[in-house]
Amino acid sequence: MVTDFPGSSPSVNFMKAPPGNDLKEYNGAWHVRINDQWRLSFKWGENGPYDDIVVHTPIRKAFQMHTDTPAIPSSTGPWLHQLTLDDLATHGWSRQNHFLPRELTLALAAECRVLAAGGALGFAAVGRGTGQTLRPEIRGDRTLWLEAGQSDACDLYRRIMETLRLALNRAFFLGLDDYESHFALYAPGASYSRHLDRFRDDDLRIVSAVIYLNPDWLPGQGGALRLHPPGEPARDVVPLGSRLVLFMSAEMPHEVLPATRERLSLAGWFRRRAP
Ligand SMILES: O=C(O)CCC(=O)C(=O)O
Ligand SMILES: [Fe+2]
Repeated sequence: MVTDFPGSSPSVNFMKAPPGNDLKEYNGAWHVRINDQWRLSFKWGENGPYDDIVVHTPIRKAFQMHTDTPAIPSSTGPWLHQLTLDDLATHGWSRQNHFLPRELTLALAAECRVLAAGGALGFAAVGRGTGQTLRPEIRGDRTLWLEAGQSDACDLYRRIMETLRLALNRAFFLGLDDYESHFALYAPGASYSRHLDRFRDDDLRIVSAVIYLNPDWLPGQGGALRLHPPGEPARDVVPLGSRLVLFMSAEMPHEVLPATRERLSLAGWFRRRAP
């Protein structure tokens, strides 16, 4: 596993491996080799890469994880606690801290930031089909759907979510058939108004899963996920890095409150098979 992430700030060190990345620091910026033709140049601060980021595609190589064979999580390991499943069954939602290893959270956050800086994330629309519109006052995040093979970090995340899918099916016979997910970046002040994750014309989404990629979030910085469990008081969940929140997509109204700083997450949905 990666061990070179001292302290609470993300470190650029994970990009040292594999050696082909050829990570170098000069002229006040970091540089990695992407292939024979292109390099990626960026600055690195407390929260990861920033500023003057020149992204030449493909950027996949920059995000290869620091392991030859990323750990394959065991569904009986620390990845999912029985308590998390019990809470989901009893309350319709659950929260688990440290769901992702810290180094994976940092790698995913760095990837999300670089992709955003390169313009790969787009404003998310509200509505369905031809009725889709951009309404930043309702939904202000920028997103990018994940694809298989995008990076080692994303692939490991997808494998972890696959173990979660199997665990949910084993526990609740939900018939969950696949998982779709996207990076989401909320700029300071951006929010997502109260909504359900299930659409009137598409009831395939069964369980929503959000994982936060903000290693050092403080409650005073806002950005909570506010859940509105029916018949109960609202519950705020701070978007702290590596934390998993699960809830039943059709039954849990929720909203994202504005934050004073950038807020990163991976939002996803376990879906049943289309009839
Ligand atoms: O980021 C969150 O906390 C929730 C995001 C959300 O509700 C969504 O993308 O549908
Ligand atoms: Fe949602």
